[in-house]
Amino acid sequence: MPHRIAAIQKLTATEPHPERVAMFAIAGDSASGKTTLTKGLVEAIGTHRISSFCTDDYHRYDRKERKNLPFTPLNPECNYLEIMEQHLQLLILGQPILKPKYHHADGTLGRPELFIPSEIVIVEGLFPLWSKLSRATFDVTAYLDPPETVRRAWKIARDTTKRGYTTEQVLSDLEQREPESEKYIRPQRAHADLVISFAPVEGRSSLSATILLRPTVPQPDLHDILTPATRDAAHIKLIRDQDGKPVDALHIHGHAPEAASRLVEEKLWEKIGLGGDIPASLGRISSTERSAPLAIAQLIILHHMIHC
Ligand SMILES: Nc1ncnc2c1ncn2[C@@H]1O[C@H](COP(=O)(O)OP(=O)(O)OP(=O)(O)O)[C@@H](O)[C@H]1O
Ligand SMILES: O=C(CO)[C@H](O)[C@H](O)COP(=O)(O)O
Repeated sequence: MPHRIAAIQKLTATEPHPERVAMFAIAGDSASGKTTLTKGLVEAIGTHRISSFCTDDYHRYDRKERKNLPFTPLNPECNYLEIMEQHLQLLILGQPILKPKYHHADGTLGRPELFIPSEIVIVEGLFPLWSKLSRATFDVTAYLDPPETVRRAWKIARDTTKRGYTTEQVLSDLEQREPESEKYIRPQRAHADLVISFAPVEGRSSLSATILLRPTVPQPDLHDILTPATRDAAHIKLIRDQDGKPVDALHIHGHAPEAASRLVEEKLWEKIGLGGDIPASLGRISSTERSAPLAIAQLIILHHMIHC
């Protein structure tokens, strides 16, 4: 047996292509904004450099089958997480995977899809930071953490227009999911290098963003960006994290004058060093809505992706 393993290792020892895959996780509960954030990044840099997929593809059961089961998609038992872990290990080595496929539009499982990693891979979904093994495959990790009121509103609007649910069904689903969200999804927050929360500040309807820049990875140096000229758009302060440890919190105002937010975006884009203009996809929520705090959060992530 050992000689067979050695023979296989010799036969499969090819140079990985691309040479090094930078792996990023974007975790969070349903409708916390993971796909919106990821889509803007992929479009900004292009699929030749960034590829992404969603861990919802590892659902074990389709929507119809789930109706008769005692758990929700937020339960590990409802997902092939061991296969997800195997795939993450292959991707980090630059190897292709044949990934399952889940269709949100109608809740069905589709044909498997070939996924060939590009130089940067984003894995977004409910479970990327689920286990020690899955976490070990990522260079940088983020957790999206909007307040429940915001997430519920986003989920109702999205699921009733794009996933075929009624408002009553979404509300009942949210209630059923709560214990599993607490047990399996929210603990992943503790394992993220960046914790991003889009939320309104008191008395304002626009959404601001707060990004915890945890010292678990080198964070971008922002001292030349957060100057008096950008004070109305963003500032940083030291706060206490959930575990009581001090952490830098970057606050990006949703109600800032456009010129000040734009300056932060331009300075970050320059620091990233890709040249050209800031891609129009950054900050895009829909074909008619743009959010400067979202664009700035995406630029912070992009800085990690290009410089990790
Ligand atoms: N930063 C944002 N600002 C305003 N609205 C947002 C933002 N991010 C997402 N949304 C809204 O929330 C909805 C849900 O977001 P999205 O589909 O990205 O969540 P998700 O975390 O990928 O969800 P799921 O895990 O259920 O697929 C979107 O349709 C969009 O309208
Ligand atoms: O928690 C979710 C993450 O997107 C979804 O609700 C889950 O993937 C099941 O999908 P759907 O009911 O939309 O088909």
